[in-house]
Amino acid sequence: MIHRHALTGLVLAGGQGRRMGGRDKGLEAFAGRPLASHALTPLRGRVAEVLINANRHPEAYAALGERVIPDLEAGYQGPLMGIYSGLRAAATDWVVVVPCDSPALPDDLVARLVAGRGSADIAVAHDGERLHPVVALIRRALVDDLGRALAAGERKIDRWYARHDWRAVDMADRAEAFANLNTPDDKRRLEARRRRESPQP
Ligand SMILES: Nc1nc2c(ncn2[C@@H]2O[C@H](COP(=O)(O)OP(=O)(O)OP(=O)(O)O)[C@@H](O)[C@H]2O)c(=O)[nH]1
Repeated sequence: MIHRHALTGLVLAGGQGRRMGGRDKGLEAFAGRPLASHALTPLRGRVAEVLINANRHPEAYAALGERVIPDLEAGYQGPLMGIYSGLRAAATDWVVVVPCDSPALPDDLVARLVAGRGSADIAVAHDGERLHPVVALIRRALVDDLGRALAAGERKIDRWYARHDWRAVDMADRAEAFANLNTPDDKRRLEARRRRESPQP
């Protein structure tokens, strides 16, 4: 078991949002509030602290009520740099990473990653068809190794995971929860699905 006090939540919102017209994706309105705020739902109350990793509009992200941290190296080097920055900033032994653009992640995500980890250092969500490398539980002690990998030019998350004791956690029963939103079309489709699933009175 990993106790809640040993966990930090990390929302990755540091991307360029090119497929969203270059807009800051985490701040796009989704179902009436910023997309990144939906990613906080499975984390709040289940971790000791939540960090939001963002490279633009830090004050807008801070308004969501959590600590905001930028990438330690600028230049949009990809999510692995966001994970590294989060591991560096975290005060706990474990970090749960989620992306800002998956607004329907399972409520029990943290518990499932913790339970599914076994004795591995990294646990990664799998939806039955594919791995979701940015939905993961990572041991903070790997931070120095990740720093060296980044310095050596590594930018692929799954390749870095593969060099460690990692495990996929089967969440095929909740595959639809991993739908993410890259384009304005995705946003319309997912908002429509949400309205169908929980119609407002
Ligand atoms: N910290 C950080 N996070 C990133 C970076 N690039 C992508 N991410 C995050 O990684 C997750 C997946 O991102 P993508 O959708 O592949 O990339 P994106 O930059 O957001 O969007 P595109 O430019 O359309 O690919 C999201 O949570 C992004 O916020 C980056 O350079 N730094």
